[in-house]
Amino acid sequence: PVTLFISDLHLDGERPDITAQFLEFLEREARRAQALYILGDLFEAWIGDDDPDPDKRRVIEALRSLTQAGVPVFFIHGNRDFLIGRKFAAETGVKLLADGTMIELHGKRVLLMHGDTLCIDDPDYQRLRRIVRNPLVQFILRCLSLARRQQLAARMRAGSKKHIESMDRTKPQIMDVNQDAVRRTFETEHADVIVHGHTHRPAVHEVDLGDHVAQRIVLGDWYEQGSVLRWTDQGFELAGLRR
Ligand SMILES: O=C(CCCCNC(=O)Nc1ccc(S(=O)(=O)N2CCN(c3cc(Cl)cc(C(F)(F)F)c3)CC2)cc1)NO
Ligand SMILES: [Mn+2]
Repeated sequence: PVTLFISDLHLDGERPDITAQFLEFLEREARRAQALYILGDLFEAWIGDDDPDPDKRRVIEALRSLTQAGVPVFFIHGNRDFLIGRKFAAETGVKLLADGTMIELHGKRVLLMHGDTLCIDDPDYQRLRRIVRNPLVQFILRCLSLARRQQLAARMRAGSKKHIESMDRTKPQIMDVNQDAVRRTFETEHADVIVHGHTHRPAVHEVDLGDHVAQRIVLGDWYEQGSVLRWTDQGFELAGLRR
């Protein structure tokens, strides 16, 4: 039996081929899995569970069909789809997990995160995150009309594009995790493995903690092709999915 992990699909109406690839993944490989974990940024944008966007509706239908077929699906919020809420969970049967959820997998303590909280070298982003994760701010936003939220989303997406483009190209590491934050997380959580996405730099990193070596697995984005972490009792593999 295999447990599957994906993240950073950034599903968007502008890239229908990736949505098609994801729907096929749900129909085929995911149907045979023991569980599917989606570690954030499933969608490029999410302005409320009441969004009638037909692409989002199709994805919701496909997720519900998978959970109804008996495959448990878990979701951790990303920095894009952090407004996914109870209605989405009810409509899809997907279970929402907190960022930093520990699971036991084949005898290992595996910590699941989106990964943006490890990027502490980007103060602007951490400030934005504190604001939009504030329940009061989210409540106020939810009171706005859908049209108003769509307007805000367009502005925020433009803003974050500028933010990323303004990133000094000579300091790409700012868009990556901070190694001290990674070590501190391993130690405080006593994790054997951390699995996260967000940085779009798929890899398996050995992290030397002094008395033992831990592993940090970074999931790949789905911009060019799908990417999935497959974990069985024989071990794990991080693989690309052919188009
Ligand atoms: O990698 C890095 C940095 C990575 C880039 C970080 N940027 C990034 O994620 N941007 C971003 C994320 C989501 C969207 S959105 O379209 O889905 N949508 C916009 C409006 N949203 C909102 C919610 C709330 Cl509660 C409150 C407001 C308010 F009031 F502020 F307007 C707006 C809901 C979400 C648009 C852009 N660092 O390391
Ligand atoms: Mn992300």
